[in-house]
Amino acid sequence: MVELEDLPNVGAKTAQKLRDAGFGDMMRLATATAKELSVKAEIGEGVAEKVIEAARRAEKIDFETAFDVMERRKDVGRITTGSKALDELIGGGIETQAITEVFGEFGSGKSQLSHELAVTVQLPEERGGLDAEAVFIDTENTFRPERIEQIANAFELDLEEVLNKIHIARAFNSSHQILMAEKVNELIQEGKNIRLVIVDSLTAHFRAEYVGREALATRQQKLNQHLHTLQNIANTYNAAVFVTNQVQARPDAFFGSPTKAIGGHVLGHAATYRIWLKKGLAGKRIARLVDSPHLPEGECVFKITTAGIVD
Ligand SMILES: Nc1ncnc2c1ncn2[C@@H]1O[C@H](COP(=O)(O)OP(=O)(O)OP(=O)(O)O)[C@@H](O)[C@H]1O
Repeated sequence: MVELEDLPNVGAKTAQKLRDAGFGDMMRLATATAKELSVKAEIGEGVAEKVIEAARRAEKIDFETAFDVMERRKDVGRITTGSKALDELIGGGIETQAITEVFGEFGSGKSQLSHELAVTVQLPEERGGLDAEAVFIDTENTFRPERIEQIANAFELDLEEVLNKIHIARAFNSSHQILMAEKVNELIQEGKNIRLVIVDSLTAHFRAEYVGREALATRQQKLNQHLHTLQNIANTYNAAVFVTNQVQARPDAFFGSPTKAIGGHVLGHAATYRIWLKKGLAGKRIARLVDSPHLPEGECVFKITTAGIVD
C-alpha cells in the first residue's frame, strides 16, 4: 500500500498536516481539489496540485471501461428500510456508493426512516444490513434514542450495542453541518466501520440561514459543496448516504413536478435516488420513486409503527 510519505513533495511534516486535515486516505486525497486541500491542510496550492496528482497516479484514477464500472457495481451494498414494498421500489434497499434523498412535508416519516436505517445497517447481510455502523448528523434535534430502542427490540438486537454503533453529530448551523460531514472521514480512518451517513435534515439550516433571492446563489454553492463531501464519502468507502429534505405540501401536485424541494436543482442532480413521501390515511405513508438512473418510477405503501417501518 502506498503511504502519504511515499508521494513526491510529501515529507513527514506535510504528511502530518494532511492527516490532521482528514486526508490520510489516498483515495480521499486523490479526489480532493487543490483549493480545498490548500485551505484545509494549510499548504500552498501548487504543492496541493502536485500531491493530488501523485495520489491520483497511486490510486490509478483514469478512464475506466464499462466492464470496470460493472465490476465496481458488484460491490454495491443495500440496506433494508424495514418495508419489503419500499425496498423493492428502490431496487432492494438503500444503495451504497449513492446519495438517497427522501423528501416530503412534516410528519411524512423522513426522520422515522432515518432512525430505522441507523438500526438496519447494523443487521447481518442475510437480514438486509451491512453488519456496519452509522453516522447520524442531526440538525433539528430530532434524534431519539428511545425510538432506536423500540426498533432495536423489534429486530431483537442488543440495545447497548446498537446505540454504540450510531455516531451522532448534532449540527448547530450549516457550517457546523458541513464540518461534521467532513469529519466522517476521520471516524472511518480511526477504524470505525461506517457504511451509512444520515443527514436529517440536509436543508433546514441552509434554508434558515440563506434567506431571500440574493442569498440563493451562496446557499446553493454551499449545499453543493456539502453534497460533494457526502458523495465523496459514498464513493471512497462504499457507503450509503441518506438525506432528508422538508418540502411544503402541494396537494395538487402529487403527479406534477415535485421538484419544488428546497435544495432545488443542486440537490435534484446530486441525489442518485429521490423518494417522495406523502401521508396517507390511518398512519399509512405513500412513497414515490421520482428519480433513479435505472429503475422505473413507481409507488408503494408502508406504515410507521412502534416497531418501526413495516409493510
Ligand atoms: N413510536 C411510534 N409509533 C408509531 N408511529 C410513530 C412513532 N413515532 C413517530 N411516529 C409517526 O411518525 C410521524 C413523524 O414522522 P417523522 O418524524 O419521520 O416526520 P418527518 O417527515 O421527519 O417530519 P419533520 O419534517 O417535521 O421532521 C408521526 O406523525 C407519527 O405518525
